[in-house]
Amino acid sequence: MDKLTIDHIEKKLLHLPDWEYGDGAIHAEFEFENFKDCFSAMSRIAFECEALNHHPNWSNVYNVLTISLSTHDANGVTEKDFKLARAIENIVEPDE
Ligand SMILES: C[C@H](O)[C@H](O)[C@H]1CNC2=NC(N)=NC(=O)C2=N1
Repeated sequence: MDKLTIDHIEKKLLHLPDWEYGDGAIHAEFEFENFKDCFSAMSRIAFECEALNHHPNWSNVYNVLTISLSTHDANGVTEKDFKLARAIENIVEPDE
């Protein structure tokens, strides 16, 4: 899949206000009530990653989940990252 240009990425990010571009990836940080809610969201995201065969770089500290998405094969950001970012938004912020 083709790597997107920075202009294209910034345009697509207008629809994903929790996300920003930097260092060849898109990044977001989500805060939950507690560890249980955070880890529950991570489990749901993990199933989505398997379904899409696309996987995040992420870390968790108690109730905070930090996610970076890039496509290793393309050495940058592709449509696959946006597809996963939208799926993550639907899990984490279902009403928005
Ligand atoms: C073999 C398999 O399709 C690849 O390794 C997939 C798996 N998950 C992946 N995830 C991400 N973020 N980037 C990839 O290039 C990628 N490649």
